[in-house]
Amino acid sequence: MAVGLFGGSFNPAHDGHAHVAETALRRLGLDRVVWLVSPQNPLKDARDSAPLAERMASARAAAKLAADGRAMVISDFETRVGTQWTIDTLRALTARHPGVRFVWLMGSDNLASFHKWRGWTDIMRMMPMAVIARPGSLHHSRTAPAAARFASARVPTAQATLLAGMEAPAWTWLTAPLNPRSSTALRAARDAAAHL
Ligand SMILES: Nc1ncnc2c1ncn2[C@@H]1O[C@H](COP(=O)(O)OP(=O)(O)OP(=O)(O)O)[C@@H](O)[C@H]1O
Ligand SMILES: O=C(O)c1ccc[n+]([C@@H]2O[C@H](COP(=O)([O-])O)[C@@H](O)[C@H]2O)c1
Repeated sequence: MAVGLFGGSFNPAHDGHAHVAETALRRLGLDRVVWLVSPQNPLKDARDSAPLAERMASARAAAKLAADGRAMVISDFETRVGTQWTIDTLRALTARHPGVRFVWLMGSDNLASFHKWRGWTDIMRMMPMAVIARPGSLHHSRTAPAAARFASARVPTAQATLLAGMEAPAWTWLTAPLNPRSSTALRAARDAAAHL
């Protein structure tokens, strides 16, 4: 079984997330995409975060926007096992599910700052990764330290269906079509509406 791991704050979730999950499911030939709703992104300000239950509900609603909603699983795994750093989460998941072929999924904005994540080179060596293009971050992600450091492990997009079966490090780009949605913009619109 091949499973995409899609970590996020989902504060709130939106159709951009459904786009990422659906694109990865289809282009990588995955059986499931697990939306790992983060207790708290360690690099973000906790004061901006809605409660986990609210973000889980939001992720459930957004996952229904994906064409194959039945392949989407919304999970509070990190809260249940008490992990916050992705490296710890992936160690816990791979230890519990040795037979599953996992792929880490993220938008290209996160590739641009991936070298700031705890144990990022170990994450690259732990499981294959797919980066889904996001407007506003295309240049920065292509020139990112992580892209340069693992340039030789890059798999051509045309071979994306093979990625889940590959030994890490292995990563690929999933490009087009772009989805411009962001949680920051949705929170700003909601706050503006509240002050009308
Ligand atoms: N429109 C999008 N296109 C591609 N990737 C996206 C898009 N929106 C979110 N992502 C990716 O989804 C994952 C979870 O993102 P997150 O929940 O932080 O949403 P966000 O819109 O980036 O939130 P915020 O604006 O609060 O930072 C990240 O890997 C992010 O790169
Ligand atoms: O482990 C880290 O150092 C780390 C740093 C920043 C983000 N992450 C993870 O990246 C995923 C996307 O985060 P976000 O806030 O951009 O949705 C989510 O699973 C976070 O826990 C992880």
